Amino acid sequence: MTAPELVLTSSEMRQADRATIENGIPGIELMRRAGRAVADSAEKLAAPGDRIIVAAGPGQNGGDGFIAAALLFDRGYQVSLGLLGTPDRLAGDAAEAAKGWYGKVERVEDLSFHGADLIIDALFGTGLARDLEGAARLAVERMNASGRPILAVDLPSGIDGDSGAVRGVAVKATRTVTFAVRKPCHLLMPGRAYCGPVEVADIGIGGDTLEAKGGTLFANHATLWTHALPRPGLSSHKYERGHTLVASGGATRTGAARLAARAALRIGSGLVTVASPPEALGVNAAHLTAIMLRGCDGPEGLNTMLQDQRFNSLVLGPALGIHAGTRAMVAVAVHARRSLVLDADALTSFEGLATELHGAFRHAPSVLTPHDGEFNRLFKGHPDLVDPASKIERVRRAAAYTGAVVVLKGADTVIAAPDGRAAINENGTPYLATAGSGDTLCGLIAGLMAQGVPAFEAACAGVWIHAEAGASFGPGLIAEDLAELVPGVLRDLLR
Ligand SMILES: NC(=O)C1=CN([C@@H]2O[C@H](COP(=O)(O)OP(=O)(O)OC[C@H]3O[C@@H](n4cnc5c(N)ncnc54)[C@H](OP(=O)(O)O)[C@@H]3O)[C@@H](O)[C@H]2O)[C@H](O)CC1
Ligand SMILES: [K+]
Repeated sequence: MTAPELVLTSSEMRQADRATIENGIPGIELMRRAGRAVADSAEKLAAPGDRIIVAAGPGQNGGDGFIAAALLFDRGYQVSLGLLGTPDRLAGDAAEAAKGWYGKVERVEDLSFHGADLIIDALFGTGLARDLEGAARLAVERMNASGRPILAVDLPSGIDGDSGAVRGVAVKATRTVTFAVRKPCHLLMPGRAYCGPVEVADIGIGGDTLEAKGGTLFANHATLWTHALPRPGLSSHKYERGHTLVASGGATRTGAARLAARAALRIGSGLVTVASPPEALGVNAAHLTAIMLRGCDGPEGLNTMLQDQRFNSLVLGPALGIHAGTRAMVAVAVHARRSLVLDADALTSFEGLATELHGAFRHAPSVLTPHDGEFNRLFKGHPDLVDPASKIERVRRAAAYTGAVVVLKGADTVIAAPDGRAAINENGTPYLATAGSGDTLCGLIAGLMAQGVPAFEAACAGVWIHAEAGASFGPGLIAEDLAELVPGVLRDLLR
């Protein structure tokens, strides 16, 4: 089976570099391999004899640029190189690499990018430390304005390696070649949109080293959770496949719960019941067939229902209303220690009251699925959770704080567990931004947990399957379609 794809932060990558060097591969050799990978990648974007301009920065990213420039010259390209800063500022491996470039070292300010068939952006990589200003900013602006293809070395200069944020201005790359593994900025927005296709070059940093220095952050692909997906055997009984309970809103707010319920059924929950306020029983009854229906009056009604241990997974939140009654239902669910997915109104009902959720979910598998607005409302007044620039850091901290797996939804949904594991999703589609889409996601996650899938794997699988279903439909997608597309996605996964 293919291993999950590790993603390493800048500091983890530095540690992996250092460990590799200590194990006997000199730093300059790593840089030569990196530079060769850049030259190989450049050849895919350039025709023989083309004019290639390398913009090199003052650190090791620039060093990679020097190596690539020398190799491409040897391979018959017309190569010019411009340096940001003066050659005497180059140090260590970058200074060594510069010695291998026998051409002129121009000032980056003096380069004219318009004449290039290809620009190689080797200004900054993982060492970017602050916003771009002055000559650095101007160089990036001129590269972008040239309209010429740009190959970014490691990452587009101006993008923060860990958060994917634009530090003032950033190179809009045609393609990016990175080393050993992808970094968070290759998956997180807006960084991802600046990279173009990302090529990962093997420069000889071992899998064990990467695992030892990273090991907790992943790209969210099937390799991360396919082992945990339920595969019913011939003798499986519906009662062994779990029973998901979805709480419905009042008479005019029932659709969200039914969307979640249908998704739970489609993902394989053996039984699904909608718990409906008495006044909404009629409207729910008119729309349900395979899904069961029970009257349930507020927190006390929920408490009574949960005396039945067969309800092993719950969805609370979609269209439930923002008020104390919803908070009380959450308290009942937490007390009952069932698998739990909280979304929408169940999260917003705790606006300004996040301290009530401190550690609340550590006793049972629980998943919170806020979008940015809900996340910020929920954790208002907790700058340690809301302020970090990196989305991964915010979600990890929220998971540690609450004891739940947290899914922060968006174009780059991040899923994090209280134990620090995190995954970045990248198969999303803008068509998923449609009414009821989030309700469907809750149902998928709860339906997986009903079948015994652990919370982190259920959340990661739910997010990926939801996105894959949406992408397979494309334009015109509405939430009702999503659950119906799940069987096709599952069929491919379980093949
Ligand atoms: N990952 C690997 O296995 C390998 C990676 N390599 C390459 O090395 C870079 C990282 O190199 P590093 O030297 O740590 O960092 P950078 O080259 O990205 O940048 C550091 C220099 O840039 C200056 N700096 C930082 N921010 C700014 C800014 N906003 N404006 C101007 N100058 C800036 C910084 O100067 P200071 O003043 O902050 O000290 C540094 O001079 C990695 O990305 C790979 O490309 C190796 O080749 C080996 C293998
Ligand atoms: K770069």
